[in-house]
Amino acid sequence: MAFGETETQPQNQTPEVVQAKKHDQNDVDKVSHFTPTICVSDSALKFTNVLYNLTPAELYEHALKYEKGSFITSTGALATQSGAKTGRSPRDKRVVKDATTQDDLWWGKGSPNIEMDEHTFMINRERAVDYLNCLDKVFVNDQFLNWDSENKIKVRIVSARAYHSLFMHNMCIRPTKEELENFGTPDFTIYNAGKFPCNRYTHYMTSSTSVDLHVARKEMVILGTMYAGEMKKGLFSVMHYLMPKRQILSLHSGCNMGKSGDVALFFGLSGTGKTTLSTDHNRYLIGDDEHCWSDKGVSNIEGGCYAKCIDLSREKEPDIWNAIKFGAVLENVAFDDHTRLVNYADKSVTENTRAAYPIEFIPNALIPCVGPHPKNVILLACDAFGVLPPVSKLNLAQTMYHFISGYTALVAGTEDGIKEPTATFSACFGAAFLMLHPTKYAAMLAEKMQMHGATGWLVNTGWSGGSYGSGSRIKLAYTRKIIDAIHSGSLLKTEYKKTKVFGLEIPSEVEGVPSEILDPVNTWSDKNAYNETLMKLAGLFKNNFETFTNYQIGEDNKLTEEMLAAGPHC
Ligand SMILES: Nc1ncnc2c1ncn2[C@@H]1O[C@H](COP(=O)(O)OP(=O)(O)O)[C@@H](O)[C@H]1O
Ligand SMILES: C=C(OP(=O)(O)O)C(=O)O
Ligand SMILES: [Ca+2]
Ligand SMILES: [Mn+2]
Repeated sequence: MAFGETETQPQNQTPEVVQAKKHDQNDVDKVSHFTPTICVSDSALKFTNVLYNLTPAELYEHALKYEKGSFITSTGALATQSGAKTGRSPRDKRVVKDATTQDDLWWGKGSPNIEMDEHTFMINRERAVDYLNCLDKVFVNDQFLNWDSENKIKVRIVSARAYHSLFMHNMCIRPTKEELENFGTPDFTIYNAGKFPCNRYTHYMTSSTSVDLHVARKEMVILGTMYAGEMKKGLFSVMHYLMPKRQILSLHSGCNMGKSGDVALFFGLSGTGKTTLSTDHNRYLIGDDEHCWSDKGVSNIEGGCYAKCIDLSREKEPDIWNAIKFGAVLENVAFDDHTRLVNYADKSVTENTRAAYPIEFIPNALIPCVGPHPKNVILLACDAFGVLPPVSKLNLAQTMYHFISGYTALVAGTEDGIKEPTATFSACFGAAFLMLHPTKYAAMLAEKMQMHGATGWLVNTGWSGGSYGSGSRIKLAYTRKIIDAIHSGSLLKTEYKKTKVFGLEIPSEVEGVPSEILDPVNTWSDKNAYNETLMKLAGLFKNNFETFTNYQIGEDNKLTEEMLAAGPHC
């Protein structure tokens, strides 16, 4: 049977999969296959060679043999190129608006869900499926999402490249042999046509890239991009729909647990430190990026981590460094032709170089990746304006205000000299992946934090001593000390003072961190510039929050009022 047949069979019926045979030198490409049957689209009649849940070793062989730009690095990782796209394409993401989604989903201003109709989805779907069926072989991964065994989601990923299959092997939860034999019908399927573009004459298409989600069909189609993160984050969007329906909160956060069972969540936009700070030698890693918070506690959605590797150093991030070994996928990095030593400082392909590795490559990963209810909720912002304190303690209303704001400010192009930092506000620290209105997730978070007595913190992993250009990024070692003091509870015991404008509670001391940096005003030589920058940022926060002032958070009007008052005053 070919892929993507629907009319003659129930949706998502499991194809007949013939398991891998014993190794035969002349038969490496034919380890498993689907049995062809009559179907509707004549192009789908073609017999396709399906490479089903191959192992890393087999995927390495396919990548090295057939995929240009694939190499083994000196530490054994598979270095590969994602092509023209080296990051996600949020403006090319579409969601089918139909009876299932029109009332439920977040549409309109600020929403990542750009609508598309069913017919257009089917055109793109057929385009992807036809392309995949025309290939000599396709890769199929059957895997799981969510370590919470009662809320596990079965996913199937159909892709054109060994790189994509290995990436998902690492990023999703890997089934055991028995689980695979009894896999049954997937709950969700991705058809990833990779480099094959959408047709620009198709309605709604604005470029050659299209990432299309159909909730009712439980399908996603990817055309015109080989950036692998698109699959990982596409499934995250799906979880942001499915989990809240079960009263489970989905979170764009890292998560780890101390030896005494204290769990911390790390929220933050890309590049703010979720992966770096959740990977902590003194604590158990639950996950670096996507979690669920249910009545039972937290669970990782994924089976692997996806670390940024720009300027990666063995000294500062030994666990991530050591995870980049045989089995890990290294995207878009540069390396020496002969020694195959990776140069992590090289940005020639992109600044967004990445490593994807199974979570058990981190020595203190907690398997299964589940933990009790969080004790600390840490909001990470990389403030390139340099005015937010390195750490502040938040009350519940402030936590909600900053969670909904989802602020960070990174510097756009670090190579071309000094540039203005640009503020980004992304609701729930991950608007790009939200399916429902941000206030739905915020209400769930407030309820859970209240019920379990979690403390909120705002940690600035960005600039100190001035904005980008005059100040410098807070040392990772200091941020780690701050995080240690949060985990240990010592930061609850120190004295606090309230800042002007943002009304943030800042501690007078943190062990291992110079006290003068705790109030950013001390670190700026030009106090007028500090005040101006502070007011400017406060204005940006107020402006952004206007969209949310008409919404209530949960049943409690009191919290909504407190939250509206919890922002900056200027
Ligand atoms: N003070 C700091 N705190 C956290 N990360 C820092 C700090 N200074 C520099 N960094 C760097 O910033 C990047 C954070 O990226 P990452 O942890 O991958 O973010 P995320 O997982 O949130 O996308 C890493 O490359 C890290 O080395
Ligand atoms: C993979 C991604 O996540 P992050 O940068 O948060 O690690 C992404 O946003 O594409
Ligand atoms: Ca990350
Ligand atoms: Mn992330």
